[in-house]
Amino acid sequence: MRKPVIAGNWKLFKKTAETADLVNKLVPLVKNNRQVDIIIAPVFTVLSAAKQALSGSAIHLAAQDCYWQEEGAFTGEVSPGMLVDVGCSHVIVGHSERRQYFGETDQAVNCKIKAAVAAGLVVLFCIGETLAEREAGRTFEVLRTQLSGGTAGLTTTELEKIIIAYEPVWAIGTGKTASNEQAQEAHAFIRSEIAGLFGNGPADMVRILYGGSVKPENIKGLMAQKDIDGALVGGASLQADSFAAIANYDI
Ligand SMILES: O=C(CO)COP(=O)(O)O
Repeated sequence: MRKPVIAGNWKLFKKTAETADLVNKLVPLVKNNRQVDIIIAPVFTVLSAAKQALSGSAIHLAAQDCYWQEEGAFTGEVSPGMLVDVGCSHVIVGHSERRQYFGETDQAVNCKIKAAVAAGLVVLFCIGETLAEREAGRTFEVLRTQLSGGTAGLTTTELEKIIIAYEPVWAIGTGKTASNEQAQEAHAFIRSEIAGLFGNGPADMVRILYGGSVKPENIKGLMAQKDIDGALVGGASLQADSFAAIANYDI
């Protein structure tokens, strides 16, 4: 069985005091939730504060990005080993905002995934089509390219350290969720592509999260879909009540 994952991507929000406040509110709200892997991904500068506030909680800590070199003359970058050092167990790689605004390519995503896994991190590997790509009937082609590019050269053992997040760009921050059927269709396609690349066993095991305007009101319908194993939540993860309600969808 695939254990569900509910992850909160805080994006460019929350300074130190706000981080401690949000974590302190969230921890008691999800303390009885053992059936879901819960992850939060704050900005780099507050990871340490978040780790401290999470002490004793089962919530996992993720960063929102990493570089692929471990150290060197790479001004402004943060390495996977540094994320482990600060207490992260997970890292988001390939988010559409990084692809869109920072020119991140499938090749860069691939390098980051390999480096992160080598450092012992679990990767939340994001893929998804834009509205123009969906309207042009190119959704599956885009997902196929992102999947094969991002996972190129990975072994099946390395794939076990990857969680895929399907985030249709047109559903991110727009209030427009993909319908349960649209999401399930994409997730089933992603699973079949993974089967083609790595075999049926790894495809059955890999967890695929949906992201894009996930709210307490729509989480149940999404989680009822056969190939949806969790959610990557943006806006609704910035408040303890709404994120806890999503994480506790089955309690
Ligand atoms: O990009 C997302 C999570 O990574 C989704 O963001 P929203 O939940 O705000 O649409």
